[in-house]
Amino acid sequence: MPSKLYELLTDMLVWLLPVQWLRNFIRFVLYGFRDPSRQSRGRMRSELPVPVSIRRPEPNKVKLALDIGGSLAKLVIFVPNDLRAKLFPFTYDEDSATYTPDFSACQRLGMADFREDPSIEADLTIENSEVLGGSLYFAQFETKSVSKCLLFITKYQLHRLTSESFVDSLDDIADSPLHATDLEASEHIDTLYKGTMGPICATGGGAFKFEADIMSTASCTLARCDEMRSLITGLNFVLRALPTESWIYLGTRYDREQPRRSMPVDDTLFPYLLVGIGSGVSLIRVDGADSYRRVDGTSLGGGLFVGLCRAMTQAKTFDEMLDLVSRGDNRNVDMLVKDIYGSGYGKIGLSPETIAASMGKATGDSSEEDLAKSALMLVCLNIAQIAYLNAERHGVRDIYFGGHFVNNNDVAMATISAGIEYWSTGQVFARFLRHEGFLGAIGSLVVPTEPARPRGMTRSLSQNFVKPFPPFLSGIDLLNTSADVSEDDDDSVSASVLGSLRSSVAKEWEHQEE
Ligand SMILES: Nc1ncnc2c1ncn2[C@@H]1O[C@H](COP(=O)(O)OP(=O)(O)O)[C@@H](O)[C@H]1O
Ligand SMILES: CC(C)(COP(=O)(O)O)[C@@H](O)C(=O)NCCC(=O)O
Repeated sequence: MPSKLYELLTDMLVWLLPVQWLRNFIRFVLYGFRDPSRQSRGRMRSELPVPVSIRRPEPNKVKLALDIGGSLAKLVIFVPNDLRAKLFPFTYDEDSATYTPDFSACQRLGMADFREDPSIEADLTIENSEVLGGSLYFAQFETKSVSKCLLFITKYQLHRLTSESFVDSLDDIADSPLHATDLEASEHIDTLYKGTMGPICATGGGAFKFEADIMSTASCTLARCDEMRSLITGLNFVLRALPTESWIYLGTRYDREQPRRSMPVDDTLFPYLLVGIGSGVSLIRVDGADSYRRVDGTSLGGGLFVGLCRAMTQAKTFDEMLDLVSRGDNRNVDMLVKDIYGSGYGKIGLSPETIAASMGKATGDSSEEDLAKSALMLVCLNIAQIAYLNAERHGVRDIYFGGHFVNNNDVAMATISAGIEYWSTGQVFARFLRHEGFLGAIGSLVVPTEPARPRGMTRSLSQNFVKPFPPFLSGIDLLNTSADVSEDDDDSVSASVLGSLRSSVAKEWEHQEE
């Protein structure tokens, strides 16, 4: 090597090494081993694993969890493995190698097998899992008829199964005489189920709004859990406990039949962004099992799609709306770049087919199918764009999309995937989840419970004003909101200093999650 070049290189090393060390030292002081810049780029198995403990539901107890949101009430039932055989007795026929439910035993227990109920999402069921130490069953109901959900609980005596004395009395029940009618059986069971019913875990707005209804119908108490905390706990739980929970869409076409690729999660799970698409949308940056922050939100979510469809089409149910979507072509109602330019606008990277203005060509004669498809796509593309911008802003590369809006909604998943791929120029994949609509309910089941608070506001303002808007935008009178805060809350709200409200809320939120 020529000596001049050698000298130059050694000079550079002498200057660069201390800089590099200093930078590493500062990073270490700031982040320890969890330097986000290392974790968010190029995940390799060789990187330091971030330990996440899987909190299992308590053994030997049936547990119920409710997540009641703006549109849907989600119910999750956990049955521990050792109780399952007692609860769902069967006889095994060796010749045919089949299990037949033991109906007389069921009748003695005064219950039917809830797993057969049409409200149970059979394809999501997890039976006899060793990792979970039990089985998980999932059911959903519309929030506007939340009474159906409560009826389901009482019809199958699920609330009783949470009773602490239940396990002890199970054998007595199985030995007791067969009753002629369900009523007789039920009355007999009444005498056996002593003790207090275990609390039902509850999250979502409905855990506040319907608290009294739930408690009086199921004669139980509620163990309420914050919605954001439940979501994150649920997602961390399913990602760690169920290896095939997460997957990505391959390809970017908006066809129904899309290939999927399962994405097992490795130890470098964090940081990631969860985009929960329910009635509205929450974006939460997650840095660890109990470390997260809601960084953004938008009211343009699943509720908007349903509302637009109700207003523009005859469809009544969500399935009918998706059926319209599957037959629609948004290009008939969306104004495309080529409709404006006659071709693409290559200079700024817009292809002829790019949507220039959603519904920009819609008229009174547009078909319901085309309008529904356009409505779905505009909601999805807007969410994908906000998600990408937040991922960029927070230096996060993994984005999970949850919420019931994407459940079995192929066009939504394909559109979100395409949007993320488009804005990230192929650098980021949208990740989807098998139990996407039940994250909150699962989370409230496994999170350590906190006592129920009086109805109204929670202790922390941040749970209610996580992203304050100027009053004229949100329609909220900030001056009056302090009146809603329960008395033990020391937060004070000053409408005149919106900026300080914003930062104090952000600080409190971060503090609370520590
Ligand atoms: N059967 C259904 N009925 C109503 N909305 C549904 C249904 N299935 C999916 N959705 C969509 O899911 C959204 C609700 O998602 P979810 O995660 O349950 O939110 P929330 O907690 O606000 O109820 C609805 O706004 C709608 O777009
Ligand atoms: C208020 C909510 C957290 C309630 O959750 P949901 O029932 O929609 O699942 C959600 O609707 C939301 O985050 N809305 C967006 C509010 C915003 O603009 O940030």
